[in-house]
Amino acid sequence: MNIGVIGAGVMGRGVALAYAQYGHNIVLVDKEENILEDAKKQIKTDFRFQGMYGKKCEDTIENILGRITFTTQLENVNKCEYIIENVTENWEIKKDIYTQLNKICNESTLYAVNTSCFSITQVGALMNKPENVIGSHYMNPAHIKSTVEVIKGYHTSEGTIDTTLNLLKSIEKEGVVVNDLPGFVSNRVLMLTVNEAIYLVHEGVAEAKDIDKIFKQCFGHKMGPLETADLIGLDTILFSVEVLYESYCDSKYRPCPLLKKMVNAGLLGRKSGKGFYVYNY
Ligand SMILES: NC(=O)c1ccc[n+]([C@@H]2O[C@H](COP(=O)([O-])OP(=O)(O)OC[C@H]3O[C@@H](n4cnc5c(N)ncnc54)[C@H](O)[C@@H]3O)[C@@H](O)[C@H]2O)c1
Repeated sequence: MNIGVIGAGVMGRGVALAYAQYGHNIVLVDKEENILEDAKKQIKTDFRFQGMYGKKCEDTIENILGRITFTTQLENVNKCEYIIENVTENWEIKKDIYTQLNKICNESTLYAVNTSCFSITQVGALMNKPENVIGSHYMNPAHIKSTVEVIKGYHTSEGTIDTTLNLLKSIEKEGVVVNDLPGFVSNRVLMLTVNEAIYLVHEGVAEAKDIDKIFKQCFGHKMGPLETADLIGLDTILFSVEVLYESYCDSKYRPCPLLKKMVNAGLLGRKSGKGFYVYNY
């Protein structure tokens, strides 16, 4: 299928690799050439190391990259039948993209919103055909993780759900369909846990490594909440907690001041080289 992948950050480049290595043609869009250059380098690295996570592919990276068109022009997705949007978790940015897509794409184009927390129904309301809009919440790293949370908006059609599940099957992923409320299943629970773990550091209850050790060694989790926060990106965590706070008007989602401070200081986790841990690449 011809798939437009918008946003070439942590998620977009993983989604592009996930589909391109199964033969799909990708138009990968971001706003600057240097971001696309970084994405291309990261896709090469991710492909090289995916075997360590049990992911096998017989194809070459040259062939896979040959199926990805890197572009800064959103109009270049006009021939894509399916769009997966992965831009920053910010309503104004997402809204602007969907408003443009409404004009660029066909009536039959389907839109998969890769968001941590925004309501899929709210995104659907921006579109001429809200029945063509669905949530597909890929897990990080998107080319490795086998399961995707698929969110049915108020107007999402059965056809859009079927196409999405079949497309996921074509790249050996399973979609789990849930109904739409901000944060869905995964992030209503995960973001609260991560934010509360940051409060533990903020209040001096324990250090990051000990909090993570408790989750890993006592509960058998593969990663602790603060390692997870660094993997996701602390900016994305903050945006997500803010979306939940505004959506539910519930103080339990108030973002920890330490999270805000770290984001303001540029400590974004793995993507900036430092968060709760230091990463030397
Ligand atoms: N990081 C995670 O673990 C994770 C997991 C699941 C879903 N998500 C969601 O996926 C989306 C992307 O998150 P991310 O972690 O990849 O963020 P990111 O900051 O790594 O990447 C976002 C990308 O969007 C691009 N962008 C911004 N405005 C744009 C525009 N107008 N046109 C084209 N590109 C534009 C940015 O340049 C950036 O490269 C967010 O909605 C996030 O909530 C993130």
